[in-house]
Amino acid sequence: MKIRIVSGFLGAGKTTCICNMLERREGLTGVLVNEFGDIGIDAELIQRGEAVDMVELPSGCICCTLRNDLVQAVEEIKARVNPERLIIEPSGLAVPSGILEALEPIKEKLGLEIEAIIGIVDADGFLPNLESGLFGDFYTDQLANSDIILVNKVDLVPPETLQQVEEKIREYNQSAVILHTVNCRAELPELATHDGIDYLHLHFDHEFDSLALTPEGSYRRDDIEQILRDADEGKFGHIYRAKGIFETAEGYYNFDLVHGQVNFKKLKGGSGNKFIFIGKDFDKKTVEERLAQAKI
Ligand SMILES: Nc1nc2c(ncn2[C@@H]2O[C@H](COP(=O)(O)OP(=O)(O)OP(=O)(O)O)[C@@H](O)[C@H]2O)c(=O)[nH]1
Repeated sequence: MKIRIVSGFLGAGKTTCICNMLERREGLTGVLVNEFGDIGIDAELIQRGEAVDMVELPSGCICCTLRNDLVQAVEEIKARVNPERLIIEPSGLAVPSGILEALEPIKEKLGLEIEAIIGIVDADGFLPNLESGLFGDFYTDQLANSDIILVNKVDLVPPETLQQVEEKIREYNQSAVILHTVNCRAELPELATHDGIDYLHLHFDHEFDSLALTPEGSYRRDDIEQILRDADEGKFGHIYRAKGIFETAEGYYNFDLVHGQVNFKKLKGGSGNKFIFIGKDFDKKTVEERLAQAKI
């Protein structure tokens, strides 16, 4: 069973990347998602219309506290489905080295082949996030351990920024194949497989705060958009990422807030509202109140 790890900071494009890979139908594929917050937004978006075997791990971090859950989930997928390939999407706050270390003891027994570690960088948010110093070591680990780095969202930045991003990446990883992408669309190169490498593993402060809600009801899309704009402007404190699925009078929408970009996508259907806000020291009560006011 080949293992492909798709890593990247919050909102870089991991879910988008996996949806693209599944569209290509490269044989029977399993997907293992570990999301920040326990409400399964990524799983719902990935699963939409695709016949994949999907396992969600609970909130927490598979590179640290959930290592046993990760091993159990991989063993279960192997025994139950034995797909050709298993794609693992760690949360945007996990590091690939922890996952590799966790899989090491079962690698031989289960015949796991680490096919590639793909790191996704948000070309727009990368330099400001790095300069903020708030997330430094996540990036270091994710970049240093990637075989392929997708510099994604190149549509949002000028060529000079792209060059600066690439130079910065090279400070952490001299050998990875770097590809520039929009919506993570790329022809991935074949790579030599990993074998007994010593992985760099740094330890981080995972103390990010999150608010996950699954309220009932139907919402005004414009009001949700205003809440996201206010979140981006810091009106509720530090919110780095928000995403969700919500119902309106016109049906279900998926929304994303990443680094000043607010996106809405109309969905074919849905099974209830899901909101998640991720940040540090933010005013959850006010966010919750604003959401309640946005109901029809
Ligand atoms: N403009 C632009 N937007 C993109 C691109 N790739 C992805 N996005 C958008 O960025 C947002 C976040 O993408 P996701 O794929 O959900 O990111 P993620 O890494 O899975 O996010 P987390 O699970 O929160 O860590 C979505 O609204 C995407 O549509 C791109 O190349 N250009």
